[in-house]
Amino acid sequence: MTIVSGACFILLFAWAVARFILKRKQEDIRHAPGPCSESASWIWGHELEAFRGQALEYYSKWMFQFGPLFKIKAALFHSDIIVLGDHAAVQHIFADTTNYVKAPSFRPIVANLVGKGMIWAEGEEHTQQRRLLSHVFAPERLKDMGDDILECAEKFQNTLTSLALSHGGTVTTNIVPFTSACTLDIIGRVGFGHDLKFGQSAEAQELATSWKRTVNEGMTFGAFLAPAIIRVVPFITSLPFKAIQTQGDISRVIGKLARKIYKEGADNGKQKNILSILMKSQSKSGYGLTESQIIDNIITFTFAGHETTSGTLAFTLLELARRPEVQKKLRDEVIEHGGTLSYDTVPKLAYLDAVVKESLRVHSAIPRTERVAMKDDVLPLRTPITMRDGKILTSFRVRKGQVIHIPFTSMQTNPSVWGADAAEFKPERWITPGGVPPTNELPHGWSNLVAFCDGPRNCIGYRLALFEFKVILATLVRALEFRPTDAVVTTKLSLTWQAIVDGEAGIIPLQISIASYS
Ligand code: HEM
Repeated sequence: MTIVSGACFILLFAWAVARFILKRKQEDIRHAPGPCSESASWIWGHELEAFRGQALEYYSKWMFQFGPLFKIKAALFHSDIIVLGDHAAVQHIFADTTNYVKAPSFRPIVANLVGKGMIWAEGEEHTQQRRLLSHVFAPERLKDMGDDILECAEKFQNTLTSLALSHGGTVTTNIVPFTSACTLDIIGRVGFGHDLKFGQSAEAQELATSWKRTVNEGMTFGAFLAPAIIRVVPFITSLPFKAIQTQGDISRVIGKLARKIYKEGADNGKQKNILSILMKSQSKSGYGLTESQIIDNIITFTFAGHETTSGTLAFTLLELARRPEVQKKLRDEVIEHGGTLSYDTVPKLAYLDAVVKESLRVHSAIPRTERVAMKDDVLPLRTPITMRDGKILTSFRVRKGQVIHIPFTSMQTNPSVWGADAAEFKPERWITPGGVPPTNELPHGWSNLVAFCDGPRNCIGYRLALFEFKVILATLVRALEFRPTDAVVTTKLSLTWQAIVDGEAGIIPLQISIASYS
């Protein structure tokens, strides 16, 4: 080595060290508040504790304790995670889909679970798919879906009525398979023109079995471990973990159905639904999607479009069962309304609207999301945070690669914002003056909630979700009465927010009888 090259090497080394120190100094996360390191497991950080608790139990507790921005120790020595509930910062992140993306290392898991459709896509590919499908969910199109939705809701109600009658007027049953069958029927009909026969078709049954296996698998240690390993060593997505394999299983089952639907669509492209729009795009050169992209979007919409609404609906029925006065008030409103439930008439039911908003506040099916910063950035903060070194920050610097968890439900049930009864199901708060905190204290999103996320990647199906949710709920409470059982129902996060009874996911037992007035 010559003297010149040796000097260059030393300079380069010194520059790299100086840059590292400077960057470390710029990391606000170093002094961010959060649960203390001593309480974290040396290998699993705070993540395993949070995973083992009820859905978002720990995030909610920590958010109340440390404020709307805190850090937790990550598993397997990964750098600390920021947990974020500050409205301004969350809005900033969701608005910038270029610089805040879903974790790149998890894309293989998403692809394995629901294929490479809209949930998986990023950048231009996402924009193209989103542009193509956004008008399927426009209000004019939803009006046309009204008859199908009403028919599915009535089939649901008739099934429960027959079941109750065949048991002498009252039956105790797990409501989850029924809510799931109904919302699957709806997405099958309005999305793809395909009849899944209220959970009775072989495809619907195979899908239900696979989903049950998947969500139960999602609560095991393997399901915690696999993503933690993938985050640290992204290239090992082919590891033979059961959790990963089972997630592939649901994609295989829906994939089989998707190919059948695709073939039917190819035979008959007359209907105007998700499928026909995807198929029609194929003929537009340079704009359309490939056959595999279409099939993956059928999988994506089948998955995203039914277990979400189903889960929130099932929890709502449990809340109504536990609160007979709320259930009666809702029933009275629906009966008084009398007329057909359509896209134009459901908004007139104010109490129904309050019940649905409260359900999405407390029981959103997707209670949290994750983003990764693609470049160094500064997050604006609505609420200044006090750092461990005593400094007060009104903005927060994040480094490229920073993992950020955004727990929607913790934000929506934070007692510091919503008051002491924040976690309680109280639809009245939405119709009582001053019952909901002022808009400037709440997030930017549908009804000042983040249940449907926000920004260019918010839930594309939220109008359909709200419409079907209201129609099904109104149809059921009009004819049936729901009461709780002795079962202890807890919650877990496993793909979606799950109800757990005796360690098993997807169980909400309810006592159902014919409503006494009818
Ligand atoms: C109560 C019901 C629903 C809830 C709570 C819900 C919630 C959400 C949330 C929070 C996201 C953002 C996820 C993230 O970025 O991490 C999302 C995205 C999405 N949702 Fe929904 N959803 C519901 C119903 C539906 C329905 C009925 C459909 C379709 C028929 C649907 C289709 C989608 C799709 C395709 C995306 C991805 C959008 C994109 O990345 O651009 N969802 N949903």
